[in-house]
Amino acid sequence: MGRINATEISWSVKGHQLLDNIEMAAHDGKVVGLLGPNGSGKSTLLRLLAGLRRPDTGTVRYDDTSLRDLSRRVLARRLAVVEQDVTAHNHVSVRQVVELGRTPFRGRFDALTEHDQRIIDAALERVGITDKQRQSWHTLSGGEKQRAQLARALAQEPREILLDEPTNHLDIRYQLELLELLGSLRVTCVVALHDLNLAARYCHHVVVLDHGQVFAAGTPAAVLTTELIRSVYGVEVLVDREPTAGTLRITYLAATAPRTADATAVAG
Ligand SMILES: Nc1ncnc2c1ncn2[C@@H]1O[C@H](COP(=O)(O)OP(=O)(O)OP(=O)(O)O)[C@@H](O)[C@H]1O
Repeated sequence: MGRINATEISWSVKGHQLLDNIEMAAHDGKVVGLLGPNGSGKSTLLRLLAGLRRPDTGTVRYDDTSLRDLSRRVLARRLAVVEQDVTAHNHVSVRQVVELGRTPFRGRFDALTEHDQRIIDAALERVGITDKQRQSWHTLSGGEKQRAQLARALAQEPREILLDEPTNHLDIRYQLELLELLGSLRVTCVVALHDLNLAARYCHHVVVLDHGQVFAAGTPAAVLTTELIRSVYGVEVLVDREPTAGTLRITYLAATAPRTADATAVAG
């Protein structure tokens, strides 16, 4: 179970500051939810955490090592990334996509070992697509592709996983299963989510971004208040507890005001 630490992260493009002095941490196999309206900077922050962009200022650390000192291959042996846009894989089977998860552990021309195959079998099984593994990637539904991407991530046997809206194509059952799975993995997860009820129920900790800044961070119960949701999302809500399980419940009542975030959005 790894530890991700981001300190004083700022990033701008074409003179527009998209992330401003971000501080966040994820550790001990906990699920950290990255929340915030469209354009608030969630995907941008995930890309910086993944080392796909270099921050202008600040440092991302995995355990005690700065991302700058980790080669791509060494990072790929511990960090899995599940991106929002499902990657196009042409002329390959679902299993071959999941096999990609073993790439960081293999020499360029090495065949998959029995150990690799067992890990791939387990990953396919875990996301419920074993029966689809021989199918061509492009024939999968959106949700099946998303689950296959998660299987690829699991095949990496990561210590940390970054996921960008992993539930957006999933039906309700798979949304719940995916978040339950993340919580059970003993892998530190940072997951960008739009559904505040899923965040309330499954995240140990949430970080709310607004206009590229951390607006609030803490437990879902401490952060997801009517006041915060009104000021960040411009939505009037009722927050209470579901009577049987006692989980935090957010009922959306009405949009109150147009979001001002759009005014700061940067084209292109
Ligand atoms: N390379 C770039 N050039 C210009 N603007 C960018 C670039 N990357 C991101 N942006 C802008 O930065 C802002 C944050 O984008 P980002 O995708 O991180 O938001 P998000 O919180 O993930 O949004 P969503 O919920 O819609 O997925 C947006 O306004 C976006 O248009």
